[in-house]
Amino acid sequence: MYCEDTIAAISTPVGEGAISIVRLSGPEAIQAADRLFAGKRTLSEVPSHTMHYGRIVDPGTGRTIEEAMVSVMKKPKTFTREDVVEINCHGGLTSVNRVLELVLDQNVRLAEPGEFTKRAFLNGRIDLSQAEAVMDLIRAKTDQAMDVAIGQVEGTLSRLIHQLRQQLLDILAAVEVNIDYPEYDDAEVVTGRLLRDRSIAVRKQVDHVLSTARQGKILREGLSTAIIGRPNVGKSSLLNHLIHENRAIVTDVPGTTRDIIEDYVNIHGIPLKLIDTAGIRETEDTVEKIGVERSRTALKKADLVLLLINYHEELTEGDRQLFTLIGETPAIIILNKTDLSGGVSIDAVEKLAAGRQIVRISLLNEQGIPELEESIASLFFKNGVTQNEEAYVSNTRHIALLKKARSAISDAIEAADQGLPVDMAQIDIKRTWDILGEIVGDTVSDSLINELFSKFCLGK
Ligand SMILES: Nc1nc2c(c(=O)[nH]1)N(C=O)[C@@H](CNc1ccc(C(=O)N[C@@H](CCC(=O)O)C(=O)O)cc1)CN2
Ligand SMILES: Nc1nc2c(ncn2[C@@H]2O[C@H](COP(=O)(O)OP(=O)(O)OP(=O)(O)O)[C@@H](O)[C@H]2O)c(=O)[nH]1
Ligand SMILES: [Mg+2]
Repeated sequence: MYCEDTIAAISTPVGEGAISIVRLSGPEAIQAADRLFAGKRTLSEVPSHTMHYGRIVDPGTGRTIEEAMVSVMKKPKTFTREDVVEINCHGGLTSVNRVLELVLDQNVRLAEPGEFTKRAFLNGRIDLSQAEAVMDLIRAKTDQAMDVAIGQVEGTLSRLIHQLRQQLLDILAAVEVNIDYPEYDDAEVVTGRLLRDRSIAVRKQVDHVLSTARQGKILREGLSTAIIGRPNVGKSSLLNHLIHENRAIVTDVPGTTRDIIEDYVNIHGIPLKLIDTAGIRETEDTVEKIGVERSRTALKKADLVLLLINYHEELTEGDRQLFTLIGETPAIIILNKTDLSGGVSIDAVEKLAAGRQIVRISLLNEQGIPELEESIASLFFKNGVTQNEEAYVSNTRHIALLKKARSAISDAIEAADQGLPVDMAQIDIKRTWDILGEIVGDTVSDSLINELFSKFCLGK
């Protein structure tokens, strides 16, 4: 076992609730709890993984301070792989804090943020990527993000990384054998080719998992979605409809929205960060001008653009400019106000849309909104997210390391291509192995480990 101290923390959210849990972990967890526990049996004698009713008594004064249910879990089959005790108290801040204070008087110290999970990692129950996924699980905003995180807690990404590292070791071993026992005169050439082919196979798998990164990032952070369009086309009305709330001010005065308004909404499991912007036009109004500038900035940062066009009016020069402005960003063209007579040239819009989806809606009559939501979802997840057991990568640290590994293995491939001595490529392959090891925490520094875990919640 790696850790000596016994630690404790409140593992439930701070605030009022039905039950709050003080969790202890470490060699003295059971004895410490026993000193405070008054029940039918002493905790050190109960079977592991059982729960017991009793009172929590201040050993100093003999006064009962809580009525509790206490779980006893003996190592190694526990969350931390150490002895774990969980004291289930009545909800509310005072009681659980008093219990924690008493626990901390029993030669137990307060856990650092993430320290329970860190111990699970240090004691080998989970690897680093799984520990990070525990954190993602807590922060997941949608069902899909949750599924990805659960998959990683269960080790889908870890398994892939371990397989890739094994393949790299196999390459190194094969190369060694060929070098030590050259059966042919052209051993060097044969070895170079083997190394190259197998490295390419590894790179292909790295590329594949990296290709899931975009979806992963969207699931984690939400899709930054800018609603843009000329003044008065109905941008704020659209925001309000999508979030089912009258958040943004809607009037018939063009130039109503001056500042950026943001809100989160969940569309078919995809978290969108909707950004309502000021209608983009040339203006002399100082405030509106700033708003328009902000719209342009939001547009640049957007993952998705919802471009609104007024169905009732002819296309203006302003509309045309917006199509140029969105550039390569994924976009959906929305014709709004279809309750009014058609004034826009559909042909012209189709030409400008250049293959992008065009959706007709009337926010006044509440028509076309489900179809719009469908388009948004299909644009990003054509086949759904969680249909398979595939490894997804969504963590920025993991993505950066995978890119670094890709570049290292590419160096090996290039060296082989150029016919350089095999030991050059061997170094690159070893380096790739190291980099991938950082993802699962095999080849990672203590300071990085401390930094990663310190970002966790207290009590996790
Ligand atoms: N009360 C309580 N609920 C909780 C947690 C907890 O710590 N306490 N968890 C905290 O996040 C989550 C559950 N996660 C856990 C993960 C592994 C083990 C565990 O004991 N694993 C052992 C043995 C498993 C077994 O019996 O088969 C192991 O992997 O060796 C426990 C909880 C969510 N719910
Ligand atoms: N007839 C009709 N009117 C609509 C529709 N959608 C919005 N409007 C009206 O159009 C006007 C402008 O709507 P807003 O949502 O404020 O437009 P905006 O694009 O946010 O405008 P700015 O903030 O000024 O850029 C309001 O009077 C809305 O009621 C629609 O589908 N049909
Ligand atoms: Mg507006």
